[in-house]
Amino acid sequence: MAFRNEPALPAGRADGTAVVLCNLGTPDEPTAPALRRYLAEFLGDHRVVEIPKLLWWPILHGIILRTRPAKSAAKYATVWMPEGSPLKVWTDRQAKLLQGYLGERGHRITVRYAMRYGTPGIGAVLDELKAQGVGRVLILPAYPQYSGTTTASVFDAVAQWGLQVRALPELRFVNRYPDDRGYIEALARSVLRHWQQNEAAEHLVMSFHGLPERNRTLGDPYADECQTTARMLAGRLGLPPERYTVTFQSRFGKAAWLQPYTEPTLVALAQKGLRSVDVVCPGFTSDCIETLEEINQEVREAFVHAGGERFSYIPCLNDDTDWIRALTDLTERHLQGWPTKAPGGQ
Ligand SMILES: C=CC1=C(C)c2cc3[nH]c(cc4nc(cc5[nH]c(cc1n2)c(C)c5CCC(=O)O)C(CCC(=O)O)=C4C)c(C)c3C=C
Ligand SMILES: [Fe+2]
Ligand SMILES: [Fe+2]
Repeated sequence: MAFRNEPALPAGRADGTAVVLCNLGTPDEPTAPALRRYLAEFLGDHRVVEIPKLLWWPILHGIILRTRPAKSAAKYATVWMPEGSPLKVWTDRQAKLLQGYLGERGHRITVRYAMRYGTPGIGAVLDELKAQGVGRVLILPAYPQYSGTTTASVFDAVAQWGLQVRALPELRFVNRYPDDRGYIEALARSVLRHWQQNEAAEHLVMSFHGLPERNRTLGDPYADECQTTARMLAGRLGLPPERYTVTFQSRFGKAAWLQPYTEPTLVALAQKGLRSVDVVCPGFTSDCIETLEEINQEVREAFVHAGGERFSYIPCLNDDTDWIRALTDLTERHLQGWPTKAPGGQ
């Protein structure tokens, strides 16, 4: 691969620092063509689907990308916000707020958000930052729990970009923060607030995005990290084990994924006589199709159909003040040693 031509910056010019908040990605519009583009990139990533390309390509291009886009587009349309896809709208707001909070603490830092699949892509954002004279970049994945399918894929995209760049910036990567004190505290306060505004349900379900069981057996630490977050959140809320359940949602394909699965668990709880449930999705830091449509529409309906009476969905952290403060603290810890403050500043 050839290196691209880059304008040379005078010595000392590439002195800026940036944080890139990276999230999964989302379609640009709730339409079948936009979903086809997005799903082709997402499901074509070998980190996400590990089936050998020779076997997977005919299934992906011959079956999935012919049938799924229209169905998914209809689901996205039900949660689309006036400004766009919820995942992008919230991630954009988080990046802007994080820049503001860091500024209040005296840091001169540019914060951008980027999407692993779709727009704005990680490479495009890094190009833009480099052109602005940024010489140090902290990559901050929006996933508290590490998985090869998500976190590592963000790092792949950064490495892929770097393959074409002659003068690389200094780079740092945040790997995981499932047990971060500020993150757990922000989650706990969001649940407590919900319980103040609506009576607490009999049971709390903590639903995380799923992963093929095979990935776990091959060493992906994601499942353990979800259990860590759940245990800490339950501890902070003072919930005994019988008052909460950890589940995994969004299974894709026929293979076994992490269990117990969210929807069958909620159906079984309702059939056993549970009448009210609160559902929180601690692994998703922004509301998105998986929480707003799958949990708050599909799973809600299944629970009620099975005899449940009150299903209460607790929104993701989104632009919550405690959460942005936690992100600011986390960022500050990872920036240590970089000259982000004006000389003589705070
Ligand atoms: C095919 C395998 C998939 C793996 C493995 C996977 C892991 C994984 N995903 C997230 C977070 C999100 N996933 C989202 C959507 C989504 N995920 C898959 C498949 C896998 N995910 C699909 C096919 C989709 C799209 C749904 C559809 O339209 O059909 C989202 C939401 C994106 C949005 O636009 O709102 C998030 C967030 C994690 C954390 C994870 C592994 C730990
Ligand atoms: Fe996913
Ligand atoms: Fe889903």
